[in-house]
Amino acid sequence: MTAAYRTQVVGAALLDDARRPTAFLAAQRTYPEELRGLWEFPGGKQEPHESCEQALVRECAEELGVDVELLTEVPGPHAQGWPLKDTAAMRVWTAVASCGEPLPVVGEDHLAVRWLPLDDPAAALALPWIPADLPIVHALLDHLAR
Ligand SMILES: Nc1nc2c([nH]c(=O)n2[C@H]2C[C@H](O)[C@@H](COP(=O)(O)OP(=O)(O)OP(=O)(O)O)O2)c(=O)[nH]1
Repeated sequence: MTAAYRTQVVGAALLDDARRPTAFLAAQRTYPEELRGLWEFPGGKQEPHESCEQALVRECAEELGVDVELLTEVPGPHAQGWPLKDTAAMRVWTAVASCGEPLPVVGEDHLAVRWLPLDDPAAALALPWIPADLPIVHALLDHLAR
């Protein structure tokens, strides 16, 4: 089957706790220039040899230095997830650090990471997100409120 979106991106909504989450992690991009300073879900592009889930675990280890366990997908409107642009879509999973408290490190991909409290959706939504991510943040907050 041919994919509708040529580039499959995967993103993680890293939670502070699996059973009683109080916050999720957002990351501020360093590159490319047009996205610098905007906030996103840590993640990246799926490589040909891996599943989306494998790609996301790899990206979290590379970008944040955190081994993650994926929890549930935040389903988007398309089988490939959430459209980002004509050629790319992103699947998003909630996740937690595999061993205890996640202490993400800020690597080359990010200027900063920030825990966003789930009980203050307005503050989370007020960050300058990559515009395509805003519906995903809304859906995540709904997903976790259930
Ligand atoms: N990781 C991530 N990428 C996003 C989000 N929203 C969004 O539009 N994107 C876009 C930005 C990029 O064009 C693309 C993902 O590329 P990336 O640069 O994060 O992927 P990568 O780490 O595999 O990149 P690279 O090796 O090619 O530099 O998806 C998001 O929330 N997280």
